[in-house]
Amino acid sequence: MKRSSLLLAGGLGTRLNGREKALMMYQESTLLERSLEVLDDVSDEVIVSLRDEDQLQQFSEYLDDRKIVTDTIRNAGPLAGMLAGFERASGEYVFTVACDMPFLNGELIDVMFGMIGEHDALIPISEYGMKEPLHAIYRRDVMLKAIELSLAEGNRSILAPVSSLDNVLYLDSEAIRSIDKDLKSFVNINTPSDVVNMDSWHSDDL
Ligand SMILES: Nc1nc2c(ncn2[C@@H]2O[C@H](COP(=O)(O)OP(=O)(O)OP(=O)(O)O)[C@@H](O)[C@H]2O)c(=O)[nH]1
Repeated sequence: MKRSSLLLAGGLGTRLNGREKALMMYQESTLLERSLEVLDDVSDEVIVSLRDEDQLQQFSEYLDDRKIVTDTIRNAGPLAGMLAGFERASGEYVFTVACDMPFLNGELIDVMFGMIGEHDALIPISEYGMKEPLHAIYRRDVMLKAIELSLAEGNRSILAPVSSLDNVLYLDSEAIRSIDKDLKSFVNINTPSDVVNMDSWHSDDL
């Protein structure tokens, strides 16, 4: 099975005053570089989703000749990035992840690819029973149709297409802890205080 990964990086970062989250630094690398390093290791194909040509210009020095998609529907959130990315992806399954997760764990993603089987999606559950649809694997063709339908109905929530899938496997947090004991994979950076907290983590903790 060919493994595709899609890194969603087209958000506006409004809670961080428009800061480009993918270009934030952690330990001398951008979050973009950190994520791509992990994804390159566990995937046959990596696609980066950006919102538009202006953002592409801004990111060009980090992207070399990578596969890039830009949104065909503007300002519609992560589902727009998934739409463009899933149209481009050539794998049957696509690991889809936000660019604001600094502590991705390649072993966990590898295990997830190994578990997907014939399911339509594999979605981890983190603390407090929270679903993690932006750190999940989707069957490309089925999810693409579900995204198109949700967007056509004007529903931009990522959980809208997920709820229409028949055959979703959820990965519970206790199973995940055997690989990622503190569930750091799901830490994501949305606000100025998240940035401060990120800087206070040491690599030994990871
Ligand atoms: N391609 C694309 N990606 C998006 C879009 N909106 C959000 N994303 C990505 O989806 C992931 C989750 O985004 P959010 O945290 O919900 O939104 P954000 O724009 O990054 O931040 P806020 O504006 O503060 O909500 C991030 O990796 C974003 O880069 C979009 O319109 N297009």
